[in-house]
Amino acid sequence: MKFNKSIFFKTIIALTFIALVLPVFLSQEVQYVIAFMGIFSFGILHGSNDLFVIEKLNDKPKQNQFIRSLFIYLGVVLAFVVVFYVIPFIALIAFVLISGYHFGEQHFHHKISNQASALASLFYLSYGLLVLFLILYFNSQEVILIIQDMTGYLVSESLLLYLLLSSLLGSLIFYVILSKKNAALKSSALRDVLYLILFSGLFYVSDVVWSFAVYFVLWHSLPSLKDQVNSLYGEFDFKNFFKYFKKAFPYWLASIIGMGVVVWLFKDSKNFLSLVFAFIAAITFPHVFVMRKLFGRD
Ligand SMILES: CC1=C(/C=C/C(C)=C/C=C/C(C)=C/C=C/C=C(C)/C=C/C=C(C)/C=C/C2=C(C)CCCC2(C)C)C(C)(C)CCC1
Repeated sequence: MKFNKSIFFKTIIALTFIALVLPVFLSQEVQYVIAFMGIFSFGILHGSNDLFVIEKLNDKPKQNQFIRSLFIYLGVVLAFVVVFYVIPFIALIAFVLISGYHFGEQHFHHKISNQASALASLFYLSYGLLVLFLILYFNSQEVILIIQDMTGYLVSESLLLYLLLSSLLGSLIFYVILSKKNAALKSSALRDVLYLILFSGLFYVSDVVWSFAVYFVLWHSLPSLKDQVNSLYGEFDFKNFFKYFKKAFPYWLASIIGMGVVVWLFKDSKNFLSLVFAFIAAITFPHVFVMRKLFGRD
């Protein structure tokens, strides 16, 4: 079965509305189970085929290219783990910045013609940070505790608010400049404002885990999976998704086992949520570079 682009996004919007009202009916435990199932399945899966994406992007693959990419990928993950261990606050800032860029790029890459321009990068960064700081600010009490557990630093609610307002301002400025040359961006203005209102409502009524999971799975991972399947196999349908899943499965499983080991090793000294975010942070870095290469090519 083929997925038409508009049905795909209509389904995501409908699921977001359902996610907005579900917290009223579900206990926090049930919400956690659904949220982590989403993060550990589609969320982790959307990065699990990175090595094949790199392979596909290389015009002239060198000998042993796959093994080289595997070692570089693992090296970046391990380097981030070391940085996180030694200077956790700096590592967290880097993680938030790179995540902001990555979320913004996923949301807008198909509406901007010059992917390599600095303005496009600044716009992706400020829009992604805007969404992230909406999550962080509307759930500030939980977020402050998680950041303290991860880094030892106590950030204030007013800092989260300043960062939210700065990213809003940045998004507006870069949006106005870029929309002059990108008609698709200009014509989606109203839709994008409505999405932001929908996200704000969702993040306001939900806790941090539900807010993050709904955005990360529905608005980031599923569209990214669709883009990757399109780029690897030419079309996004069940058959090609299954091919993607089969190739990605060993890496997905390795990450789930890796996360299990991290949680088990540090279970007595760290909170579960901090460990999950720290693990996601480590695998985020190489993934963001692979996706940047993919979108640059599209
Ligand atoms: C291939 C490969 C592999 C795999 C990989 C993977 C699986 C990947 C994935 C990837 C991914 C899966 C990515 C993701 C991304 C994500 C993101 C980007 C996120 C972000 C987030 C944030 C930023 C957060 C924030 C916060 C909150 C929300 C609350 C609290 C506080 C904080 C701040 C933490 C391995 C390693 C096995 C091996 C080698 C090869």
